[in-house]
Amino acid sequence: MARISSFHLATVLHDIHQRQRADGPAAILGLGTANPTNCVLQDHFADWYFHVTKSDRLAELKAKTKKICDRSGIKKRYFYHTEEIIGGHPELIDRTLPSLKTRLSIIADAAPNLAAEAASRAIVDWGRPAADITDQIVVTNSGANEPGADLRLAGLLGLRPTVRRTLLYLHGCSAGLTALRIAKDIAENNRGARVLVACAQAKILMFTSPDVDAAADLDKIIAMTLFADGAGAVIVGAEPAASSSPIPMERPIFHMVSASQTTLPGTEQAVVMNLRENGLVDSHLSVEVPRLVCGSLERCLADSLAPLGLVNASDGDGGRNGLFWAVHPGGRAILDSYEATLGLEPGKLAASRHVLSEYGNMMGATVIFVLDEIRRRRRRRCEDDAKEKNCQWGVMSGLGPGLTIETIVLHATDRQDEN
Ligand SMILES: CC(C)(COP(=O)(O)OP(=O)(O)OC[C@H]1O[C@@H](n2cnc3c(N)ncnc32)[C@H](O)[C@@H]1OP(=O)(O)O)[C@@H](O)C(=O)NCCC(=O)NCCSC(=O)CC(=O)O
Repeated sequence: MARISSFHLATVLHDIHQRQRADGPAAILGLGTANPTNCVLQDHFADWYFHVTKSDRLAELKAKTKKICDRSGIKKRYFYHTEEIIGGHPELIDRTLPSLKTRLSIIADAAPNLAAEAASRAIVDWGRPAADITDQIVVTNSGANEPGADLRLAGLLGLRPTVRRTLLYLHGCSAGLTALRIAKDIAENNRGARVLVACAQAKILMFTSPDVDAAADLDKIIAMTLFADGAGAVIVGAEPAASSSPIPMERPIFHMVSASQTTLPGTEQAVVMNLRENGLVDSHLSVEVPRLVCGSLERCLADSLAPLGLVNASDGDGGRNGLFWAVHPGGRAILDSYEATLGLEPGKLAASRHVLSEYGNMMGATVIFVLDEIRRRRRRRCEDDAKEKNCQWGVMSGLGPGLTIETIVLHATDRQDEN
């Protein structure tokens, strides 16, 4: 190969770089969700939980669990684990016994199977064959195996052996947004890339029996009353194929405008998940989380939105009610904090509250359910939704260990309004 001058080298490298990059922003091109079949109504949860963990003698704690369920904003949740699975493995409810091996072997199937169901729906929604996927990001708090859920999922979907795989374990609830942020970068920096993001949550890893000393350990009960199982998947790509293209036409649902992450100083111990011999039960969820969110949310959003010039900061509400909101419903009190801190009108978090109510907190997968619900609401011909449909620009926001706030600014396309 001929030697080139340093002046030309810079031009050549720049040209190669430009040719590799896509022209235009990444977009969500398909969406799908899935849940396991075991559905437990929140009104019955305390009875079910204390029964399957053989803890009915803890009457006071059971009453408190009922009270927390009543205040949770949740109607029902789905679990991969059933009374039969728990009954067949006494180590899952005996805190003195090691149970990590049992838990990992149960979720080795659960996480990829749930992810595959959601991903298959996202691929149908996208309209192109699975073999056109170039990159795959799998996110799960349910696993610690290698080869892991990513390889199993690639096999279940029949992806090409050249697919570039990324696997994120134990990222907590912000993981759905983390994966979407990475997918956006991959799609925008690799022309033609089509990225499958699949988030699957099976909480058997953190399922635990109530502790006799649970008064000092109430956050474990809170985790039992909030978290649930489910999977969400999206296809992300830039430069969607047009109708004139030889490949099937692609129709963006949301453009991904910008993505950012903020870590809140001094909050490292607020949400903690450590894998131990008896699962993810060495965890902590601070009662302070809703308040800590309040303290930092405004600054964090201003940092994300101001450079884009999309909202008029001089509006009384900072332009925030002119946006649509896809907030990870970490808990009812978290959504209340967002609403109060940002001065959001009632109904702005309706999609998040609906998902919390129908499914609970499925960690990283939840925010994909929220996006799907926003799309459903934008499609409905209902007067209540008319004002919301006028909001073209929106914010996805999710909270995770760190404490970390992930933010993605979105633009909703017309595809939402089709029937
Ligand atoms: C759990 C709730 C539904 C309870 O509703 P209310 O707060 O309105 O009800 P309440 O005030 O009567 O509280 C009921 C009892 O629970 C206690 N309580 C509440 N939160 C607690 C916590 N984190 N740890 C220990 N105790 C807690 C209260 O002190 C009270 O105890 P007493 O009766 O003794 O006074 C709500 O607080 C909530 O949604 N909290 C947010 C949960 C959260 O942090 N989610 C983030 C998940 S993490 C996430 O999404 C990110 C990630 O994991 O990565």
